[in-house]
Amino acid sequence: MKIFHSKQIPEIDAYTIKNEPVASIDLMERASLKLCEWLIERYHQEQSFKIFVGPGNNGGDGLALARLLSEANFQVEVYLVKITRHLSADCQMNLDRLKIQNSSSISEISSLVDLPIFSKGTIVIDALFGSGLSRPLDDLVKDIVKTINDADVEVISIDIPSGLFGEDNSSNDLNNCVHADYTLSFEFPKLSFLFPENAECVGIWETLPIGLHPAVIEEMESPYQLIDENYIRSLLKTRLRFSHKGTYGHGLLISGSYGKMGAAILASKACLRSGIGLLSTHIPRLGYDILQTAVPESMVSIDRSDIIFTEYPNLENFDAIGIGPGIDIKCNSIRALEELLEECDKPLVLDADALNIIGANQEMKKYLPKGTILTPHIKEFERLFGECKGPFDRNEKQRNFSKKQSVVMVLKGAFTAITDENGRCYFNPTGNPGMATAGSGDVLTGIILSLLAQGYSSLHAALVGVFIHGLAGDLAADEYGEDALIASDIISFLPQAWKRIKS
Ligand SMILES: NC(=O)C1=CN([C@@H]2O[C@H](COP(=O)(O)OP(=O)(O)OC[C@H]3O[C@@H](n4cnc5c(N)ncnc54)[C@H](O)[C@@H]3O)[C@@H](O)[C@H]2O)[C@@H](O)CC1
Ligand SMILES: [K+]
Repeated sequence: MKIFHSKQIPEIDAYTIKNEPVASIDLMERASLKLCEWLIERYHQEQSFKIFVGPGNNGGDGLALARLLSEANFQVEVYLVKITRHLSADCQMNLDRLKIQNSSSISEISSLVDLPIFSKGTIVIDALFGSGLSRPLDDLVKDIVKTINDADVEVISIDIPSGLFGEDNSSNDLNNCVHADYTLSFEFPKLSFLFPENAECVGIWETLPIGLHPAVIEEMESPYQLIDENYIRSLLKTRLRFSHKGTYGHGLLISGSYGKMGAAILASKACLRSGIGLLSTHIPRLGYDILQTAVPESMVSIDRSDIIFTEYPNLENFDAIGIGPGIDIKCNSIRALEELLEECDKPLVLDADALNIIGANQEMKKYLPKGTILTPHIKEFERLFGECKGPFDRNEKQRNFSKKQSVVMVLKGAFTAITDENGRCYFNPTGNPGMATAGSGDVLTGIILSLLAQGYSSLHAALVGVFIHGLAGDLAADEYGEDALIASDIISFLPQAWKRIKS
């Protein structure tokens, strides 16, 4: 699903209005019907709603919703926030329609004393501002928002929490934005919903289809998209009847050090559980017995050092290389990584300490071979690129670096962001907070290495790897819950995840 900039939304609306064709007021009615259906499905009729309405079309949605909920016999109170005398045409029309219906109370709020008492159990619908917000909220609205946020009520935002911008919120104070429990967005999520920093405002978000014209959605360009299961399925290779282990590649995983052999085990197992033909795991000498016992399917390549990574085997024998989980950041490892980056012409995935080494030795960035996959979490990302002004700035830096260096970057977290050499950004929907646990990233590196060795392009290996990793984590969380989830559980559920996505 493409994610559009707030500035593109009016163009998509206008195209739909002209070419479907549908009157703008009827498009608003359609959107409000979807909202109403969503609410009716979840709430009993004794539920009362307080709807806060602003001057634009977001307010218009709120007013149309008030009428529809009243028709469905819900108790509705509308609070029209008077910041301007002028309402948008569709907002005004819905205000008139609501007055004619005459079944819900309509109050005007021109100062805080006009605000109602919020009794427990009330549901607040936030229809103050939507995607047309062009500057941070003025004082009166800010105070109203603060009162709503402080009240012990459930808050549902229409389209976007009021005060939040769809993209960049770096100059916005999130305390002045509505903190919604649910955000119901029309057709597409906003980019800002996918950034962890905004989660306290957005709450749980859902998209409601409102029938925007498919031709304009298809044609309009956007660098952002949210991937889904069908898209991932379309990228998968099939295993051939007459294939042998050589068909699926030989991977080299450089991983582990004294006290961190678990990383090598997790990454190796995940790699083998994701379809690779052959795997060699390069480890320091002390890890030999550990790895041979824990992962008998992997061959072992032994470093001259007992405890760290200082050298690597002949790269010609391998189809893809993964490096980083648990290698530590000692001086000899830095040198060995430097050499490897300069020499390597094989598909490569870099994680964890390999990224930390580059973060501490910035000149190494320029040696990254084209097509390399880097998989930082936010902290590792900041070690690579310095502090960011906020998540939008971070995403811009990620896209720009991918483009400039022709690399694929995987910024891990909720809605992991994957950027490619064209500056496109793909957000992944699978995964859960249970996966924020030691070793989870090592598992991802193993999966991605496996896909690279099987001949997937860097972008596809990253997309499929991230999706399947999250899916296995979701299946594991269904079985064990999020709190008890450990990285080995993600590996245990890889078979189910692969079966599901290949079916
Ligand atoms: N395709 C869609 O997504 C549809 C969107 N609709 C609704 O339309 C909304 C967008 O409507 P609008 O463009 O009218 O935008 P808003 O309802 O967000 O209102 C913007 C209005 O407020 C003014 N304004 C902006 N920032 C302000 C601030 N900080 N303080 C005071 N005034 C401010 C603007 O000049 C504009 O007049 C969406 O969020 C959605 O709720 C629906 O009605 C139907 C279809
Ligand atoms: K809103």
